[in-house]
This record gives sequence, C-alpha cells and structure tokens, in this order.
Amino acid sequence: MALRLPETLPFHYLSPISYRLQQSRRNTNPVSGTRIHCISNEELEQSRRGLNFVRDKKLLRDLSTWGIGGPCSYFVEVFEQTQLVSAIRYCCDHSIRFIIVGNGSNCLFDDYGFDGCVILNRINFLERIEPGFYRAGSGYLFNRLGVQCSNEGFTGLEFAGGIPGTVGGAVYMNAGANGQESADAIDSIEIVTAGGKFRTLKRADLSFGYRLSPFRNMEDMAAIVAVTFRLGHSALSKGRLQAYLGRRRISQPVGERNAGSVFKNPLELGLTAGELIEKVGLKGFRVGGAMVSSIHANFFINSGGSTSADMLELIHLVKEKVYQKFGIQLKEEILYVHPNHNGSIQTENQPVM
Ligand SMILES: NC(=O)C1=CN([C@@H]2O[C@H](COP(=O)(O)OP(=O)(O)OC[C@H]3O[C@@H](n4cnc5c(N)ncnc54)[C@H](OP(=O)(O)O)[C@@H]3O)[C@@H](O)[C@H]2O)C=CC1
Ligand SMILES: C=C(O[C@H]1[C@H](O)[C@@H](CO)O[C@H](OP(=O)(O)OP(=O)(O)OC[C@H]2O[C@@H](n3ccc(=O)[nH]c3=O)[C@H](O)[C@@H]2O)[C@@H]1NC(C)=O)C(=O)O
Repeated sequence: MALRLPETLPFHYLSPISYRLQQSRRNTNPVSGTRIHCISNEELEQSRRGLNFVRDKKLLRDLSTWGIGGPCSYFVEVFEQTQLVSAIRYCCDHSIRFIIVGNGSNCLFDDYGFDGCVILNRINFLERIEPGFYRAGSGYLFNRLGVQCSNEGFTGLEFAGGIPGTVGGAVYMNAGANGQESADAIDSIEIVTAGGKFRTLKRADLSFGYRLSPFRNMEDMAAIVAVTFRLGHSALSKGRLQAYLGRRRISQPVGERNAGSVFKNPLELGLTAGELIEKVGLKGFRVGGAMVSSIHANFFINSGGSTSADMLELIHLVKEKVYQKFGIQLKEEILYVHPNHNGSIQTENQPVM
C-alpha cells in the first residue's frame, strides 16, 4: 500500500505555539498517565512498508550517551533516505510528533520518556565524490568521518575526531572544537521537508553561528539527510588529528557517561563555562547520580543511576551559583527532550526543572 501524503498541514508547518496548542487539545501526556492519538496495530502494520515501528518498549536511555531516559511511544530505525521519508510521512499523517535522534550525544531525555516517535537515524553511507569532497549520510559517525578524511590528507574536520555524534547532529548543532567548526567544511546539505520533498541547500546560502545552524528554526525542515564536505589538502591533517585526540583524552572525561559540554561558552565575555563552574567550586558536586566532572567542569557525568530530574537539578543549581557569583546566565548547549518536546523549540526556551 502506498503511503498517503498528509491531507492536513503537518505540524512542522505550524509555529511551535500553534503546534503545541493543537497537540494539547488532541493529545495527552504520559506524565498524567494518558496517551496521544493512538494508531491501531493493523494500521501500523499496513503502512510501515519495511519499517519496524516498536510501540512503548524502547527506552531512550539506550539511545543516549548519558544513559538517561524513559520509554518513547513509537520507535523506528531508518537505514535509507526513503525509509526516513516514509517514517516522517507516517508520523505527519497520524499527527504523531517525532524527533530525529543520531547518536544521542547531545540530548537529555526525560525519565517519563517521549510522547511521540523517535526516528533513529542509521543512514550511514560515505561517498568520496572527488579528492577532498566527501558526501556522508546524516547518520554517519562524525568521529569516523573526521578520522578518515584527516588520515587521507584533507583538512577541515580534524576537530571531529573523538566527537561522539552523527554528521546530521553535528551540522544541526554546528559542532566545533579547537578553532574549527562544521560550517567551515560544508559544501552543501540535503534535507527532507515535512511534506516529504528533498532539497539541496548550498552552504553559501546559509548562515551559521557558534553552536547555531539555520536548521534549528527552519520551519519546513524535517531532517538532514546527507552532507557534502569540501576539504583542502594538507600534509599536517593527520598530526593535527592526533594532537586534538590526545588533548581531548587529558582534558575531558572520556569513557564516562557524558553528553559533551552542557553549556555554551559565554564567548562575548571571553570566558568559558568550564572555568566559571570550576571557580564557583562545583567540580565533583553531585545531585543523586548526576555529577560535575572533576576533570572538566562543563561536562556532567551520569555516575550511576542518574535520573533526568537529578541532571536537571544539577544544571539548575550550577546556573544559579554561576549567576550569583558572576552575574552570568549560562545557556545550555544540550537539548532537553521532554515528553511533549517539539523539535523546533530550543533548550534555552524550555523550562529547566
Ligand atoms: N565538541 C564535542 O566534543 C562534542 C560535540 N557534540 C555534538 O553534539 C551533537 C550531537 O550529535 P548526535 O549525537 O548525532 O545528536 P543527537 O542524537 O544528540 O540529537 C540532538 C538533536 O539534533 C537534532 N538532529 C540530530 N540528527 C538530525 C538530523 N539528521 N536531522 C535533523 N536534526 C537532527 C535533533 O533535534 P530536534 O530534537 O530539535 O529535532 C536531535 O534532538 C553533534 O553536534 C556533536 O558534534 C557532542 C558531544 C561532544
Ligand atoms: C565538548 C564540546 O566542545 C568543546 C571542545 O571540545 C573544546 C576543545 O576545542 O572547546 C570547547 O570547550 P572549552 O571551551 O571548555 O575548552 P577547553 O580547552 O577544555 O577549556 C578552555 C579553558 O577553560 C579552562 N577550564 C576548563 C575546564 C575546567 O573545568 N576548568 C577550566 O578552568 C581550561 O583550563 C581552558 O583554559 C568546546 N565547548 C564549547 C561549549 O564550546 C562540546 O561542544 O560538546
């Protein structure tokens, strides 16, 4: 059976507020024990076209580097672009909110889970179009890409070595380190819209900022599908990669359950979040199983059994202490996915706690 295009306006076309209003009328929240618009198993069976939707069983903690998070209402893995489109169309047809998850290295999932569909991105091809031009599926591991192209003698993605995210997640966040960032290496980006159409966007037409990409507010974008990077030749790229990896190993809590930097650096003030948190004396500070790393204060660790409530409280306390001492409002880099999360709303606009 062919999948229908949505007859009604998919929610990504709506502003977050109207979407939330629509959802609050139609759906309910797992926190209050009730459920969103339900689809029968038969309907799911007919429409899935090779997709295996899992109902109510998948735990988000298994998809997150922090190891935190309850169940999601629907879970599906996609390995190809067409599967991604089918999954998105299916969600739109049935007014199911959805999020795209890569490696879950920048997400704090809630203990109550997510009242919608988690689409796990496994589109992980890599094409070498010509020397220095790499086209990667958005589910390709960013670390792997960084290591491969640097070892092949191309510069621009050495910083990606050791970053635990996917190419899609890295572009969506404009990930960066060691003075390099994703945006500087991009040639073009292929996206799929909420209506199921593919579009290729040239880097020159897009504007990025520090941990900021245009995709975070692009209303009709449903997902990044593939990215082409344009890199220059360099005899030094391999050495630089090794140096960055070495630096990461000594300055970050590699091997512990973390989600990278919790806060963005307040660059306008020339300060880093890690320094500020260390200066208020919070290295090693704990709330339940959540702990400020004693190696790098902007990394918070799940030291065992942390709940999302522990982590949120720790984030809240750290922000409060830094504000009290320095008058600086730290802003989260991590994305908090609450049970009614709408992908286009950013963490800093969401209530912490
Ligand atoms: N510099 C460093 O050392 C570190 C950097 N990071 C960075 O954090 C990011 C996390 O990547 P990853 O773990 O894969 O992401 P996640 O799986 O954590 O996803 C985070 C959010 O990114 C959005 N997203 C992810 N993939 C896609 C896609 N294909 N299309 C559209 N939106 C997408 C979704 O936002 P929404 O919910 O709004 O739809 C998702 O909730 C990367 O930028 C990574 O480089 C992480 C750790 C360390
Ligand atoms: C880990 C991430 O990216 C990282 C990236 O890996 C590194 C390396 O380039 O630079 C940024 O961290 P950062 O600014 O903390 O870099 P670092 O080099 O570790 O530290 C900067 C300065 O802060 C000081 N510092 C750091 C941690 C700490 O606990 N105490 C402290 O005083 C360091 O001594 C140094 O003088 C990125 N973080 C942000 C929010 O921009 C991420 O985005 O998830």
